Amino acid sequence: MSQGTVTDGIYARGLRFLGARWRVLVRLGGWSVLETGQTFLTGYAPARALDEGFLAGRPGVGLAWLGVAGIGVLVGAWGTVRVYAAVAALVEPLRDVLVGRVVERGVREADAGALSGLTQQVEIARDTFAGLVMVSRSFVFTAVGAVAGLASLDPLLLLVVVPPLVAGLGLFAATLGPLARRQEEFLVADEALAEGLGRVCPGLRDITAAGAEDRVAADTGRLVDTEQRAAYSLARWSVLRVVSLALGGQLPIVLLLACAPWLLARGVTTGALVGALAYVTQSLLPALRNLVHGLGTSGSRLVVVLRRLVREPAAEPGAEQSVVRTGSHGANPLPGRRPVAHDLAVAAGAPAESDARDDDLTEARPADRHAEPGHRLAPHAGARAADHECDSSPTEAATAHTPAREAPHDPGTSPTKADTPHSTAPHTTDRNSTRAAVLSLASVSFAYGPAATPVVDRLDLDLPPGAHLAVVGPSGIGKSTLTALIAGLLHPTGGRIRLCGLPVPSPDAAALRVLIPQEAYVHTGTLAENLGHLRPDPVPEPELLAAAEAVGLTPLLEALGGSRATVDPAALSAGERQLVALTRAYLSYAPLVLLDEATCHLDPQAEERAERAFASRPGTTLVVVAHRISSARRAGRVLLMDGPRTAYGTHEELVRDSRAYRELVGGWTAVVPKRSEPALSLGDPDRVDAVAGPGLSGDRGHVVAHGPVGQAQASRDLRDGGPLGREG
Ligand SMILES: Nc1ncnc2c1ncn2[C@@H]1O[C@H](COP(=O)(O)OP(=O)(O)OP(=O)(O)O)[C@@H](O)[C@H]1O
Repeated sequence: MSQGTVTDGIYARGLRFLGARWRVLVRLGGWSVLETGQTFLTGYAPARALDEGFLAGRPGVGLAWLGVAGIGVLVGAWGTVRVYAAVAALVEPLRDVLVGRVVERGVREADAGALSGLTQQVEIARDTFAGLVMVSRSFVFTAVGAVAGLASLDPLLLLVVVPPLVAGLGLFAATLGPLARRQEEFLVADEALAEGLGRVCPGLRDITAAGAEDRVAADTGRLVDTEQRAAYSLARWSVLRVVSLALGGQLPIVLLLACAPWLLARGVTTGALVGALAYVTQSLLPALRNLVHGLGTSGSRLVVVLRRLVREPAAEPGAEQSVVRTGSHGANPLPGRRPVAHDLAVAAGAPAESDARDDDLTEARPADRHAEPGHRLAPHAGARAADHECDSSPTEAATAHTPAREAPHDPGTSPTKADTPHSTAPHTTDRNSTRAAVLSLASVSFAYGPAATPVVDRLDLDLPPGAHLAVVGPSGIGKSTLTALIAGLLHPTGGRIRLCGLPVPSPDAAALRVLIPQEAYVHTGTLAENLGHLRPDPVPEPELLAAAEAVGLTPLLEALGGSRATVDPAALSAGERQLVALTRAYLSYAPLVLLDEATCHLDPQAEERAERAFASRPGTTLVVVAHRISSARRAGRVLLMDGPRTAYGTHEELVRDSRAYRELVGGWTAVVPKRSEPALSLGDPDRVDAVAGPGLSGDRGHVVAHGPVGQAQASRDLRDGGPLGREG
């Protein structure tokens, strides 16, 4: 059902509603006559007081007419009281009808959130309707009273007052439709922004933890821009409303004054002139002002609210795009909408907590919860198996993974793509792989602006389940950009990315990966809360301890006093924060783990331990932006990003075949005596680290560490210029 059809339906129902209450309307009209009867006296009594009283030398008569005007005010006040009662008799039934519909819908859909939100909308509709009745009724009766008064004083006065009044009303009527549309656009944009902020604010932790700030800021910025455009458009049309008010209410005053000599010359008395001015300034102008402001704003708001209240949920799915402000951020007044936490979790890369509540995951969750540490089911195992291609049952996951050291060539060893000086599109597919790729990039390009040089240019990449990829390259070449693309935080400008067969970016794909950026995020709270942040279910203590042990967090955990100890993020060193973030990612259910220099503050041993933990994590495909040669050597595959010299292969293959890679590892050609020597001649990691070049530096100042606390001390000492030596 289109929006226009719904609106037409509202008008038709509105007329039926009023038709059924014609007696109330007649009563309302009667009391309105009494209320606005004083309008007639507003001008007529002063005119007579002047002409027949004060100017005729009979002040008693003048005072008597003024007394009549005073009585008119009292009678009018009584009429106003009765008018309110009649308006209530009209408005309350509307409220009852709407409440009935809302309760019926709330019960039918068993949605308490929707019920409370819609009940609030009913109150808005009731108040707005009452205001509209008052304003429009008041204008009609005031205008009739004033025109009748002008005619009785002198018909010539009508010639001066009525034409601009009609012109102003005409202009106002012409702007009513467009204004209502703009008003509605503004309301919808305002509510969308409110809902967006309501969704973002409670999830700031998640957003920061997942490094999704830029994307969330961009999305929110779009909402702000939309509201700003709607506000400007509304403001432009509102100017016409002011013009119509000036035309219909203020121009008659000017004309009466300017035409005074002409009117007096044609027999209009001084009193009649004063009476005419009283009609315009005391009655017509205020009534017109109320009409213009009241009908222009409240009318469109009423239509918007009514449309939402009367629509059939299933009949108008498109209406779900229109959000309703409920006053409580996060409430979900519209049936059929996902709870707001869902989008947030997705934006943050968390395993979509609300998916579990919304979808069919409730069946799978107990299995997840009771899984043994080290044998965790991958996310959505079973429950979402049909949704994506990641077959991540524990058995498959275990066999899929091949730790790099034990089996340097992962399943599906790729052919080396050595330096490709004439191609910017290396094919990095594991052609020997017989299994479906977990991660697949097909001709992916990305540039930060329409005229900017692409940071990623037609890149192909297929990773089988359990693969461990190191991404290396000079600083600023695009490694973080690539991980952001894979994480779905950036949209490719060309090509396509799929994760477990799901398109990236997409909410479902976002639930299958976790990205740990360089700056690890730790929030105030217990260590357990920090570690379980990406888990939709409580993490059992044994699993938590096993994860801490695997990643290398145990010393910090013990130093803090266990998982229930409160963490002060500012008191942790950068390396300790990284260990917390890594353990958090380890505990998540994401089958794809992206570490973007997430271990840069760890010493080589701690880094190795953490990376091996992820490499051994069942069902895990690991992508590491490496900043040490040792990290690249551990990975089964290496992607060298270097613009036109981008290459892909094992570490050994790249060392053998890629000049750019050798340059990157720092003066490699000078170190390796013969090309035919096996790659193991690289020797121990420290030796290579010592000669590592930019982008693969193993020498970033974090050189002393025996666990996180020691590393923290070393980092501080280094910052303070302390005399720390290098230890193996
Ligand atoms: N938001 C952005 N807007 C415009 N350009 C950007 C933006 N982010 C990154 N860039 C540019 O894109 C290029 C790639 O940056 P990226 O951070 O991906 O490189 P990197 O290889 O991860 O670098 P590093 O190793 O120093 O972290 C750089 O030239 C950088 O200046």
